[in-house]
Amino acid sequence: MDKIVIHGGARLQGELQVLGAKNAALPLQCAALLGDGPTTFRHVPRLSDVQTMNQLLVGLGCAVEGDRTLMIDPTGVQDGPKEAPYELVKTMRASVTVMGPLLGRHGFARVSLPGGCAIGARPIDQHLRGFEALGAKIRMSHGYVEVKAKRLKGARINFDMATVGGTQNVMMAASMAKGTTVLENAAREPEVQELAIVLGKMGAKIAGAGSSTIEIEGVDNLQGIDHAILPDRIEAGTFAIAAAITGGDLLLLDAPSAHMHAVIAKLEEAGAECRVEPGGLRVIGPDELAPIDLVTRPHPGFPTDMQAQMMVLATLARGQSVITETIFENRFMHVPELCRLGADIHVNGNVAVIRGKARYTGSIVMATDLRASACLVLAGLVAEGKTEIRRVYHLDRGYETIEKRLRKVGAKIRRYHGAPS
Ligand SMILES: CC(=O)N[C@H]1[C@@H](OP(=O)(O)OP(=O)(O)OC[C@H]2O[C@@H](n3ccc(=O)[nH]c3=O)[C@H](O)[C@@H]2O)O[C@H](CO)[C@@H](O)[C@@H]1O
Ligand SMILES: C=C(OP(=O)(O)O)C(=O)O
Repeated sequence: MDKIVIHGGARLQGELQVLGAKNAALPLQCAALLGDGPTTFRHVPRLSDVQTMNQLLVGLGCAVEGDRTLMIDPTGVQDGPKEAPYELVKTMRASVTVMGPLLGRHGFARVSLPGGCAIGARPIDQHLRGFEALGAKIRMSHGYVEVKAKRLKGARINFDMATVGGTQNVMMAASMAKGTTVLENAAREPEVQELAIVLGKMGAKIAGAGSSTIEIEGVDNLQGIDHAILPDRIEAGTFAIAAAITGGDLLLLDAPSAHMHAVIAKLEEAGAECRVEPGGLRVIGPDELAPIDLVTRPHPGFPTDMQAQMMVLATLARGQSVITETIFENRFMHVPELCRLGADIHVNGNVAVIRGKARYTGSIVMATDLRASACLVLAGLVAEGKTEIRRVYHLDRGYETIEKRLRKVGAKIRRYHGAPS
C-alpha cells in the first residue's frame, strides 16, 4: 500500500491545473450506456473511481478505450449481463448509477445493494422510489436489487431530500421513458446540470436542470457524442485551501468559480484573497486566518465534500469556529486524526467546535475516506516536521497524482510505494 510523506512549512506558489470532476465523470460514464453508438469524453481525470467505473462498464459489455480521452462503446451491452456486482459496488457507491440507464434503455438492471460506507448509511430508497414511480418493478434478493420494466412511463416524482445520485439515476431512466417526467426537489449540483447537458447533446429533452424542478420528455433513442468534462470544483476548493493556509499564492487554472460561491465566500471570510482571473481562480493566503462558521447544505450551499478540508483551515484560525454537517451522519472521521496532529476539536452530534490556533506537529495518520485524506494532506502541509499519511488509496479515488502537482508549486511531498497499512 502506498503512503504519502509531507515535510510541512512550505509556502505554495504558482499555477495548478484543475482537472475534470470525478463526480461529473462517473455519471457521464454511465450515461454513455444510453447511446446508440460510442461516446467520447475529454479531460477525464485519471482516478481509481473512473477506472472502477470502466471495469463495471466492460463487465456490462461495453468496449472502453483510452483514459484522458475516453471512448465508451455500449453496443455490446444488449447481450451483456446488466449487473453491477458486489465487488465493484462495495469499492465505489457511484456504481449504482448504472441502474437508471440500464433500466431506461434495456428494461432491466441487477445491482448489488451498496450498504453503509465510512461517511454514513447512504441508502438508495429515493432512486428506487423514482424507478417505481416510472413503472418499474423492484425486487430485492441475495443482497441485490433488481429493477425491471417493459417500457417506463413518465411520472411526477417528489424526492424526500435533494439527492444527487438519485436525481441523476432517475433522470437517465426517464430520458428514455414514454411521456413526460417531472422531478421535484431535485438536486441542483453542477454535476446534475452537467449530466443534463450531456443527455441533451445525446438527444434527450430535459429542461430545468440546476433548479429544483427538472422536466424530462422521454425519447425513443439517444446518440453517442463527444464531450469535455467539467473541471472539479472540489479539487479546486481543496487547492484553494492549500494556498490560504500556507500563506501562498496559487492560480487555479480553469477552476469553475461560478460553481464555487459558497467555498469562495468562506475563504474570503477567513481572510484569503480570491480573484477570478481570465485563466482561473487566484487565491492568496492572509498573514492570519479568521475563524469561520459553516453549515453543509445541498448546492448552492456549502458542499459536504469540502467540509473536512475547510475544517483544517478553521483549526489554523485565531479564535473559535463551528462547523455543522447536515448531509452525512458520520462525516467527522478526520477529527481524531487532526487532533493527533495538534488540533483542538470537540464534536457533539453533527456539530464540531474548533478552537484555534493549532500548531500542528507531524505524525503518522490514517486516511479513512476520500475528503478525510485530503484534509490530512492539508494539515501535513502546515505541520512542523514529517507527516506520514497511510491508506492513500482513498485519496487516489478523487485526486490525480496530488503529490506531483503540489510538489510543482513548492510542497515537500512524496509518495512511497508499498508502505504498511
Ligand atoms: C459520486 C458523487 O457524485 N458523489 C457525491 C454525491 O453522492 P450521493 O449522490 O450518494 O449523495 P446524495 O445527494 O444522494 O445524498 C444526500 C443525502 O441523501 C441521503 N439519501 C440519498 C439517496 C437516497 O435514496 N436516500 C437517502 O437517504 C444520503 O444518505 C445523504 O444523507 O452527492 C454527495 C452530496 O453532495 C457528495 O458528497 C458525493 O461526493
Ligand atoms: C463522498 C464522495 O464521493 P462518493 O459519493 O463517490 O463516495 C466525495 O467525492 O467526497
